[in-house]
Amino acid sequence: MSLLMRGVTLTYPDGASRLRALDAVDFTVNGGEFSAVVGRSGSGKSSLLAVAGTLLTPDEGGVTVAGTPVHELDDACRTRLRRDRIGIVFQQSNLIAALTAAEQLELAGHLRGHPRRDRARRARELLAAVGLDEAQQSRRPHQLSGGERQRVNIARALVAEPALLLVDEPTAALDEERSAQIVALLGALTRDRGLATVMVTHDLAHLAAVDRVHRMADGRLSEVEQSTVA
Ligand SMILES: Nc1ncnc2c1ncn2[C@@H]1O[C@H](COP(=O)(O)OP(=O)(O)OP(=O)(O)O)[C@@H](O)[C@H]1O
Repeated sequence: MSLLMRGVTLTYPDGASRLRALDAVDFTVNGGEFSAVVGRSGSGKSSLLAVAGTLLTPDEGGVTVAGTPVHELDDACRTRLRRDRIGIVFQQSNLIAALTAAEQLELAGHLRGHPRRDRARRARELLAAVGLDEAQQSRRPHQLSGGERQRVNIARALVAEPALLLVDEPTAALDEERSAQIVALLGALTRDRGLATVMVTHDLAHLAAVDRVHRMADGRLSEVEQSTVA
């Protein structure tokens, strides 16, 4: 079980009271499984990703990532777990303007203490795995299309060989064809690398490509039949 959430409740301050963004959420994602989370704006999807990514600590409930109960870790160990076992693709691409695609990944490897030779080899291997050829690997973000930039983001999230991949709205800025390609890519990476992948999306067009669909409504998560949403 790469992600296990049990009875997770998260609240935010809301005037004199508190807003319940996650309400007793149970969620399991196994290695090799591609799970989508859909739901209206404000329903709690980003909060779910933030708790699964150990960026926020829930008020109640337990989160286990790659077999490690997160609540038992001190801050330093939680940071290490996030760095080494969790890949996060944020909605806002935060690629560095001055670096080529390969250098973005090499930097991510450097920050994790990977040896120099391994960094370059792994950058090439991952960028090829997301469908970028050598010429594209040498381009800077402004020389790449939106879809290509998203591929770099995904490849960079895999530098640490994570067990859990969290992806926030990966198709938000893409046209129909590129959206389908990115979702298909995430599915292939999930299967080939045994990742537990959670994709938050507003886009109901490509749900046939995922293994399971969950719907978030007012902080409550429930699994839904794919055919009823796709
Ligand atoms: N830092 C915060 N402080 C207070 N309330 C917050 C905070 N972050 C989110 N909320 C509230 O918590 C609820 C869930 O928000 P969340 O961002 O998780 O929803 P979402 O489904 O991801 O929405 P969207 O699709 O618009 O990103 C919303 O009512 C939101 O206004």
